[in-house]
Amino acid sequence: MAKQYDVLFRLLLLGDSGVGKTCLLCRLTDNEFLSPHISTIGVDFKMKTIEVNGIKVRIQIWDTAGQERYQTITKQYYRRAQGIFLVYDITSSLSFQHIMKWISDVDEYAPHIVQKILVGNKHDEEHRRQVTTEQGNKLAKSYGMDFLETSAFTNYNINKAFIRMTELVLEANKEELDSALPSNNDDLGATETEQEHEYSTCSC
Ligand SMILES: Nc1nc2c(ncn2[C@@H]2O[C@H](COP(=O)(O)OP(=O)(O)OP(=O)(O)O)[C@@H](O)[C@H]2O)c(=O)[nH]1
Repeated sequence: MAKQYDVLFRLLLLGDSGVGKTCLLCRLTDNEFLSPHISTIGVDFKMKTIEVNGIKVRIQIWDTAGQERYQTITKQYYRRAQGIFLVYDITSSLSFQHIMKWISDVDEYAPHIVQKILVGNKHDEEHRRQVTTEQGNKLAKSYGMDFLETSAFTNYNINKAFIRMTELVLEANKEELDSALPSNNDDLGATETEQEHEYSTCSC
């Protein structure tokens, strides 16, 4: 079967329970917003293909459970990620304070080359805001990360966040990609068969 993409990247969504990781993912892949909070159990994932700089990138996005009791499972996924979104809720200063803990976990378990973006979700809830945009900017800057505020509810900045992450991952892996594209795309990412394999390994 002809390949529908040039390269496969694995991205991860991390952050406290309830910050909106699942909703960000559902908005990106299905353009849907889920109102009730149904906590993710372990790890779930969805796929999406986007084109950036003429390269068709298939992104496999892992949505992790924010709850403490799943941390042993979710940490096993860090090492295979090329990009990680650190998500907090702008209406929860606690979720923002916990970003530091998420960053230290990433530093411990993810590859050194992993790209990180700080995301302040629930931008539509301005009247309940506890974390200013300035605070988000400052924290991201201190860790050398990009920063975006998003809303899964209004679809604000969701595509932008994923496109930016894809650009960062492409840039970080430029040397490897330059040698493989465009002459031999089959060496990149997963084949269709391998893609099926990815589906079957993410069932926890
Ligand atoms: N107003 C508003 N509510 C949101 C937004 N994103 C998510 N929510 C709500 O926040 C709650 C939690 O969203 P989830 O996406 O389930 O949160 P999560 O981070 O995946 O939570 P865990 O799976 O427990 O880690 C739900 O009630 C959502 O409807 C947003 O952008 N704006």
